[in-house]
Formats: sequence, C-alpha cells, structure tokens
Amino acid sequence: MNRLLIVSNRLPISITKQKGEYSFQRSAGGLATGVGSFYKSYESLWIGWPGVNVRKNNQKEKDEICEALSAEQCHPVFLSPYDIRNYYDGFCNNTIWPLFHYFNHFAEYDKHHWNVYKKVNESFCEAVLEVARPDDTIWVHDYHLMLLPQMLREELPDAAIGFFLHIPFPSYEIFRLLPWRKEILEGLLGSDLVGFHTYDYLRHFLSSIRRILGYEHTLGDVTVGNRTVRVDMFPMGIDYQQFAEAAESPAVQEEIQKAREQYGDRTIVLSFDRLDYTKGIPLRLEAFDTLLEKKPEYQGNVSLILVAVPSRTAIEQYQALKQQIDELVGRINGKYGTTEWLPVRYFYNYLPFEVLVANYKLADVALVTPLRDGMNLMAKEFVATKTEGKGVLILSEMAGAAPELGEAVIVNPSDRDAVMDAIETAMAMSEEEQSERNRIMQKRLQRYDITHWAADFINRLDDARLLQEKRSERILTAEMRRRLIADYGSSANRLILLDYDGTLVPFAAKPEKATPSSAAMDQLARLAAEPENEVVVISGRDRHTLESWFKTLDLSFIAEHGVWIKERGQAWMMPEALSSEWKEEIFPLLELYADRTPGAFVEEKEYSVVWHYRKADPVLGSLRAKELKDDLLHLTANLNIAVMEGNKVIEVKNAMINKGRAALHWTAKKPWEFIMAIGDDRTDEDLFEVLGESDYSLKVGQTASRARFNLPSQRDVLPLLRECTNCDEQRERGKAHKSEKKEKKESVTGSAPL
Ligand SMILES: O=P(O)(O)OC[C@H]1O[C@H](O[C@H]2O[C@H](CO)[C@@H](O)[C@H](O)[C@H]2O)[C@H](O)[C@@H](O)[C@@H]1O
Ligand SMILES: O=c1ccn([C@@H]2O[C@H](COP(=O)(O)OP(=O)(O)O)[C@@H](O)[C@H]2O)c(=O)[nH]1
Repeated sequence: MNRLLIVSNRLPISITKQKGEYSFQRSAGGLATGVGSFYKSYESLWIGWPGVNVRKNNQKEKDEICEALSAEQCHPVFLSPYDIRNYYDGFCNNTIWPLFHYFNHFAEYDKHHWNVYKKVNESFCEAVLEVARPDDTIWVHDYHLMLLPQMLREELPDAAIGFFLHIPFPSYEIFRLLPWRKEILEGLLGSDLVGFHTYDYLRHFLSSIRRILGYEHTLGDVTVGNRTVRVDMFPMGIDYQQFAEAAESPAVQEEIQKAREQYGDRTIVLSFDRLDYTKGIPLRLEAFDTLLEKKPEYQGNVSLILVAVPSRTAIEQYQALKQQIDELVGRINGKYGTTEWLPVRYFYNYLPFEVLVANYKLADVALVTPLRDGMNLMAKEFVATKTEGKGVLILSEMAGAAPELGEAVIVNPSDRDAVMDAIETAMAMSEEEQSERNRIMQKRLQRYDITHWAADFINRLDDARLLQEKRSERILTAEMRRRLIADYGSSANRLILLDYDGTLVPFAAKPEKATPSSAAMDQLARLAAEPENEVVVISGRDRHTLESWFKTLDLSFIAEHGVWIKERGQAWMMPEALSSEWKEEIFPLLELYADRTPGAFVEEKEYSVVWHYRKADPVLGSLRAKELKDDLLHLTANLNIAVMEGNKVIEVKNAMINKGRAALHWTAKKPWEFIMAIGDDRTDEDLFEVLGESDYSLKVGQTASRARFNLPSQRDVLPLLRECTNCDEQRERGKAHKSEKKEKKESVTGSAPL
C-alpha cells in the first residue's frame, strides 16, 4: 500500500495556546473523530489546520508546532484570522454549509469570501505539493476543499486522488443557486473517485454534473476529457470496538455511577450534538415540552440531558441559536421544574471520551433528530455502547445514518407530534424488542466499521486507477501515432473516411449551427490536395447540406448514413432502391414526442427521420428517448426499417442502410495501402466493423468501441490530420529540395550518363 496523504480543513488534533504553553486536544466533529480513529494504522500523513493562530513571521513557533505535530503524523497548514473569517466562517460555513443542508435562506453569496476560499485551497495545494511523493495516494476531505482535487490534478496529473464529502450533496434545485457551482463541480472532478455517505447525495451530484456541465455517466463513471471519474457511496462507520469496549471500562462505569446518583431511576433521554442549526435542537425541546404538557404523568419521571457542544461561535446564526436554546431550556425548567426534579439538564461544552460514552450508556433513549445531517456518527456510537441490549434510538429520517439504521424509531424531525409520539413509543418499548433492534444494528455497524469504510474507499480508488490505466491502453499512444503517421507517409494510396458531427466539428445545440470551421475546411482541403488520397466525409447529414458546405472541396461523400453516395466529381447516387413511404406513419409519433419534450425537435431527411433531444432537459430527454424507442419498435415491427440511437438523437431509417455498407463501396475499390476511419458515435461502429485489423480505425472519446484506438476528444482530430499532411508536405519539400539540388548539379556537370 502506498503512503496515504489525508487532507482536511481541521487536523484531528487542535492546538490551543495559554500563557505561552501549547495544549493539544482531540478535535470535535465526525470527520476528525472518524478518520482520526484509523489514520495511524496506515503509513500516512494528515495535512490540515491545527486550530491555532500563529503570526505570519513567527517561523520559530511554526517550526515548533510542525515538529510536535509530526509525532502525530500530522502536517500543519497555517491559516490567518483573515482566512478563518472569510474562508472558514465566510464561504465554508456561511455559504456552503447552509446551502448544502437546505438552509438556503441562511446562505450568503459573497465574492470576497469566494476569492479567499480559492486562495486557501491554493495554500492547501502548496502544502500537499511540499510533502507529496510520487506514489502517494491523496485523499481530500469535505466541503472546505472542493477546489483542491482539480488544483492537485493540474500539478500532479498522474496522482491517485480521492475526495469524500462528509455533508449532504443537495438536490440540483438547491445546488444551482450557488453562483460558483460550475467551478465547484470542476474542482471535485479533478479526483479519480468522489465519495458520498448516501445514494441520495450521490444521485444529486450526478444530476448536477449532468445538468450544469453536461457530463453523462455510466453506472457512476463519468468521462471528463481523457479521464474517467468514478462516483460512489460509502456510508461512514465508527470505531465500533472502541465504543463497545469503552462502555464496559471501569472509568465509564464510574462516570455512570456518579450520574445515576443524580438522576435516580428516572428515564433518561439524551440529546447530544454540536450546537448547530442543522441538528434541530429547538424542535426537539419543543416536542419534549409538549410531551410534559400533554402527558403530565411523565413529569418528575423523565429527564432530558441536553449536551450542546460549542461550534462556529463567531457566526451570527450559531449565536442566535445558542440564545434560543438557552431560553427554551429556561422556559421548560421554569414551567415544570421542582426542587427534586429538573426536566432539562443542559451542558454547553465538549465532553471527554469517557464522559461521552457514559452519557450514551446511561441514556434509555437517544433523541437524534437533525433537520439535515450528512451522516451523524453519534447515533451509531450510541447503538455501539448498548452492549447489554437496552436503549432506544430515535433517529431523524433526514440523517445520512437513517438508511443504515432502519431498526431505530425513525421520525420526521419537523413533525413535533411525531417526535413526541416517538419518545413515548421508545419509553414504552419492551426490553426484548430494544435488544432485538439493537442487536441487528450492532451487527451491521460492527461489519462496516470505520476501518472497513476507509479500506473500501481506498480499494475503490485503486480500482478507479486501474480502470483509468486500462482505458488509456486503448488511447492512441505517442508511439502508435508515430507509426500511423509513418504508414501514412509511406503509402502510395490512401482511403480516409471521416465522420462529420462530433468528429470534424464539435456538437452545437442546434444541428444547423454546427457548420464546418475554417480550420476543418482548411485541413480537409490539405488532405484532398494530396494525389494519393481519397477523402470521404461519411455522415448522417442530408446530401444537400453536405454539398452546400463542401462545394469548394474535392471530396467524396456518404450522406444520410449511406442512403446516398457521391464519388468526387460525379453525381449523387443511391446504392440501394429504398422507399420513404413509411415516413408518413412514423412522423406523427416523433412529433408527439417532440411536443411532450421541451427542447426536442424532428428533422426530416429524404429517407430517414430524426428525433433530436440535445437541447431538452437531459434527464427527461433520455427518459423520453427510451420510451420513444420502445414505441417505435412496436410501430416498425412490420416495416423494413431500423431505429438507431446516436449522440442525443434517435434516427429511423431503412433497415439495410448503415455507414459500414456504404463504406464498402470505397474499401472494395482496390487494395488500399492505408485506410483510416475516424468517428464518434454508435453509427460509426458499423463503419469500424467493415475495416481490417491493420487499418487505422479511431473512436473519438473514451467509451468502448470496435475501433482499434480511442482518441480522447474531438479536439484531437484536426491536429492528428494536420500531422499526417505535414509529414507528406515535408516529404514533398524534401523531394523537391533533392531534385532542385540534383538539377543544379546537373547544370554544372552535365546530365548523368544513362
Ligand atoms: O470542523 P468544524 O467546523 O468544527 O465542524 C465539525 C465537523 O462537522 C461536520 O461533520 C460532518 O462529518 C461527519 C462525519 O462524516 C458526519 O457524520 C456529519 O453529519 C457531518 O456534518 C463537517 O463535515 C466536518 O468537516 C467538521 O469538521
Ligand atoms: O463532546 C463531544 C461531542 C462530540 N464528540 C464526537 O464528535 C463526533 C460528532 O460527529 P457527528 O457525525 O455526530 O456530527 P458532526 O459534529 O460531525 O456534525 C462524534 O464522533 C463524537 O464522538 C466528542 O468526542 N465529544
């Protein structure tokens, strides 16, 4: 296993400085505790912010911190108070955090914060580059560093880079509000593997990259330029053993003992989170209030332990929330409290590990009702400590942990009555049922614990790298490219078959906009000018369009995928007798689908009809395309026509027509010394199929193909053709130069003897 570089905003250890002395604490939050529990079992280095402010010029202090952290396999990135204000409090926690948790009314879109976010991501990039070794696996974590994968990719093109998002990825409808949505997605796609906690977050991400960047995916594999990015889900686990064992430890037992003396045998409900508006603490308190009000028999018999861990205290919403909670607790305690009984025991601090476990172990019911939560490890930790079986977890359906913890009492956290009912259900549940439910969840948590989670991610990252390497094996290598050009240069006759859309020119939103560029015209002219070449543009376009675009060039054509062919200098002809009567029957159906799909339209050619959906909503478009294909198959069962899927088009045409059949007209003409065919979509596969093994067939794009090689993108086509003609022109210049020299020599010495 290669060395693992973990990169996150916060290191697992936070440093504080008091009276000139440093002290080290475990950082709060699931990322730090979760990843912190396994990273030392790897050869690893964790790069992140140590939580302490060091003056810019105080190199001595920085070196000391660096030294102290290196013993913990950590490497610091120092952030100034200005960075923390604008990047951490600003962009991370005042823009991304609320937006990604569906609190879009809290999100601020401040350009300055965004600029500092970019700058801090660059600082992290520099920090990684300082320590990275060639074979390191780099694993970037969370929303603070979403631009980093792409920054690293630019500097280290061959590095293995993974990214994991610990918070929800929101639906496209929310994500699209972000002014810098494109940059964020591009930043993430610098990775080889992007991971999420749940399937919902994953599909939201795929939908955003599809709608915003136009990238399709196949089972979570996204082709981005010449790379494949894999997207997958990995629900984060906990260090199960540590929690289960700690629950039995003497230190924890002692803490429980102390607490029991305070609470007697009252039922204990635990509410325990970072103080964050996403956690739904006020609603929870209100539900508890309603329970005591509506069911007075619980008064005096149940206590709510409310632990709120201070978090992001510089941010206004967090300060307001703190005040709201303080007031609610005061109100409930004032309303129902007696000299013997305080309904809510409220703690506003960070708890050391033993106290935390003692609280879990002590609680009869855990009330975990976030309004949104990426995962929520505390719910899992609570279950792990229930070694004797007893204890009920009430869990919000909005937590990422909910799909895995289905045996909990699942609630909608906004439904106060449902939360109140859930507390009652939990308190009334038989011990047998509690144990049974916990046993099932414990088994699951034990199996997919934090070590498994990390190993799973790293293995998938390795797989993604292998896939990447395999795909790139089919890409035309520099050596094969040289051979292709040498073969081109040494051949006395050559057949060159070139698809048009997606090959000679990029796609445009409307087909009529994809006219040939001057670069493409120029290059075709050069190819056609070489006497050894026969150049055939082989397209699905109608013959009139091709003719009008290329009338100045000496080319041959295949139009409508093979309905029409035209030898250079000759007239158009139809190699097969075809009928177009069927079009009348098909046309209304295609029009109906165009009407039902905004952005789609129908194109009619002489012997085929095409349904285009490039401009339609991508999801609706591909759904309708599937439905249309099904309908067409029924409708065309007795007609001699075929339905063919191309790039964002469904084409209906005569069954025997395809580019391969049409190309035979040229391939069979003579034994060509050099054949090259380039195409990008499904229709070009018929062409590749009729070519020989040693011919140069090239598929544009990285998807699987019958072609011998893949060219990464459409942008690579003209440069390749240019290299071919350059090599010929050079050779011609060489020949001319030689004969010029020979002529000069002859004019001096007289002609050579025969
Ligand atoms: O670093 P802070 O700003 O103090 O915040 C603490 C952490 O909060 C977030 O935790 C998330 O990660 C957990 C583990 O994957 C997950 O269970 C939880 O639902 C998330 O909210 C944040 O993502 C971390 O980066 C912070 O360090
Ligand atoms: O006083 C505390 C409060 C929380 N934690 C840890 O902080 C993490 C909180 O993670 P969670 O996923 O529940 O929520 P987050 O705070 O990351 O949103 C858990 O592993 C807790 O064990 C802790 O060690 N002491």
